[in-house]
Amino acid sequence: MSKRKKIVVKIGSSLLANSDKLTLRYAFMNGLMSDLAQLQREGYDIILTSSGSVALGLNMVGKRPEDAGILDKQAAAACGQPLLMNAYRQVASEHGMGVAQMLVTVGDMEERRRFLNIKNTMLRLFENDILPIINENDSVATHDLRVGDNDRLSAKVAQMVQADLLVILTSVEGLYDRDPSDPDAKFISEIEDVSEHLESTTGISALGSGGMLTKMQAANMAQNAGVETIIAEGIIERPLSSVLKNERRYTRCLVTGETASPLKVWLSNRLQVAGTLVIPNAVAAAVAEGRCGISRSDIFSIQGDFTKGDVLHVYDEGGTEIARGLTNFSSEETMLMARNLDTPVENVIGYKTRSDVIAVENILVLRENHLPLDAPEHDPKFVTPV
Ligand SMILES: Nc1ncnc2c1ncn2[C@@H]1O[C@H](COP(=O)(O)OP(=O)(O)O)[C@@H](O)[C@H]1O
Ligand SMILES: N[C@@H](CCC(=O)OP(=O)(O)O)C(=O)O
Repeated sequence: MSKRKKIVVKIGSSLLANSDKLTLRYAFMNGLMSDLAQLQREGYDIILTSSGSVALGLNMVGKRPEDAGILDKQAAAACGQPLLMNAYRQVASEHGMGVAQMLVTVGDMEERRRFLNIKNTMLRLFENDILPIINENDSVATHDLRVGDNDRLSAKVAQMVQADLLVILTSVEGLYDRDPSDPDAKFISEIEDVSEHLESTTGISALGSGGMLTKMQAANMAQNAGVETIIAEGIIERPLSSVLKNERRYTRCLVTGETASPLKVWLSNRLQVAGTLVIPNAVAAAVAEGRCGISRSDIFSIQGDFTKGDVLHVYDEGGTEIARGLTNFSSEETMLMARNLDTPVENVIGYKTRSDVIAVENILVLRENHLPLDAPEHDPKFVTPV
């Protein structure tokens, strides 16, 4: 793999579109492309995760940001994405740089083969000094299958290419201890544990979708992948190199702890839940220490329709997510096996196989600094098996 430094840069909607007219902020795009082209010449491989398709497409569907519903936004994204890419292509070519578009959904990032394919495409683009510009494919992604914000999407991209740095450029200088519209808000220049800052991150700009909350979640995902995150203001002159050269203030989210293997990082940063298992606290403690996998007799309840090879989220009885792992069985098979503990597995499911539902080597124990998903809701289809 190339020794060039890899940087993933995320650009928020408010940097690319005027909030009143919903038209392109050409000066920002020009400053950005000039800076990236120079950094590319200096030896950086850069990936851009760019928002802006919805904001730039709203005029075409006759809507304002505050009254657009999800279908309006999906239609606006379909209109705005070609406008956005056309602008990037023209401006980048003025600075001698080629660009490529990659539109992805959460399913693309979380299905292992598609994930690896996206990564290989990006690495091939780097070989030709082409700037990959990524956005979520908003007009095809359904509510359940959306990342929903480009902050977390950019963290997934950073994890995918094992980036050296993730830089999130936005409308404020970085994280404050409360909404920066409060005159007493204090700037925070360095963070280790993002969970300490979740309470202070409500409020979004007129065009933004996730606010600081999804930036904190993204920083946490990047931390788990061993990637440092910088949150900085998207200024017009040298928006990225001024950060890399430490010329202005920003918020730095440090990497703490050891980085897991790429497969385990991929497991830890999933947003899509195929299914969940709830296990007794005693077993959960053993799983958390890496002492065992999960067998059919360990299951309190099963939720979701999953198939062999899907990633399951494992909760203890108190609703704390303790681990994730690849299941050896479908939800129907797991249910049958758990309901018929006295019958050999092969007689229950009709073929001979190992009986671990999740093998110990396919389990990722979630570290304390991981931001968990919410506890699963009760699913009437799959209840306690015994
Ligand atoms: N604690 C905080 N620190 C910094 N910004 C905050 C905080 N809480 C809320 N915000 C708001 O988050 C906004 C940035 O998020 P967002 O609007 O989603 O931007 P983007 O479009 O760049 O993703 C800022 O406009 C800011 O007002
Ligand atoms: N995919 C959407 C962007 C969603 C999003 O994360 O927006 P933002 O919070 O402005 O970065 C778009 O292109 O408009």
